Amino acid sequence: MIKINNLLVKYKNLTALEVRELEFQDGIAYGIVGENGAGKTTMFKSITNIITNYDGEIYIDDQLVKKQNEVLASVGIVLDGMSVYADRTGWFNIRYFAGLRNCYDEAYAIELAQELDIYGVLDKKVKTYSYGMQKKLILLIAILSKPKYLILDEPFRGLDFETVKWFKEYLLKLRDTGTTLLISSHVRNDLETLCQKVHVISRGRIVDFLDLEEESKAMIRLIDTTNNQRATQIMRDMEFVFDEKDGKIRASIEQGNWQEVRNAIQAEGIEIIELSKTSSLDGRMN
Ligand SMILES: Nc1ncnc2c1ncn2[C@@H]1O[C@H](COP(=O)(O)OP(=O)(O)OP(=O)(O)O)[C@@H](O)[C@H]1O
Repeated sequence: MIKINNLLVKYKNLTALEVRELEFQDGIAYGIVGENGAGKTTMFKSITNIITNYDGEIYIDDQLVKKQNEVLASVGIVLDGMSVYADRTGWFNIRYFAGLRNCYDEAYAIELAQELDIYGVLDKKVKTYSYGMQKKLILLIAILSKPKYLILDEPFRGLDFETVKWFKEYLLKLRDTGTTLLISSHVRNDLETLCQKVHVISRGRIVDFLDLEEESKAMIRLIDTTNNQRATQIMRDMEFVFDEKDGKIRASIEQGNWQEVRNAIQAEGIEIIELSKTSSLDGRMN
């Protein structure tokens, strides 16, 4: 578990982050959202000792990060704009950073490089890589150690569609096998796909907490069909609660039950012309 107590991070006179109490439980994927400059990166840097001149305490697995920094061997981090040795090859960087963590596994590095489609360039100097290729290399280095905690600051920015897809699936696998994920993103879909819980930061303070997992169990849907009168009758017969808004049906139907409702509606030749979910992330993304 990662635990933050009375954290205060300042850059000269600017209070960048002030968090009284915050915990990240093991095996959960957390989203961190907030406007530009809210303090997300500052929080990630503090957790990983990139910033150390702060007040307060940060514990990882009950170890005080500032004092027992060896606990950071269990943390992988990818910050947007992070760099590696540009004058050296991809392979040099992989071996160097994995060596620092004592986790070099060549077969796994090759497997990941092939999945990320950068295997062919690993013998070239990093300065010849595109932005996306450099980011993939940094990702590879972060996940090579199979960290217990993986911290990702805007991980998908600058990656192509196929890589984002692969990476999201990979993260879901990690999540399901117990890795704790902390992901900052400005893209709502990224958070909804990956995260179970979301902390909202604004001007350096945690201002909200959303439990997306709980919410998806009681997802509010806006539905419009070619025959709303009959569709609502079907839903009433199935004992679902609904009301009507702007001529559309608004119902709370769990993901697991939605297929059944859809089938019953479509079985009568009624078409669903609009279906949208409303989420508490609405209006909170920047
Ligand atoms: N090295 C620095 N020196 C001075 N001020 C800084 C420094 N790094 C960040 N800040 C300031 O601290 C505040 C928090 O910045 P931070 O990078 O943590 O925000 P963020 O939420 O990650 O933003 P973004 O979404 O733009 O990445 C901002 O006001 C920023 O200008």
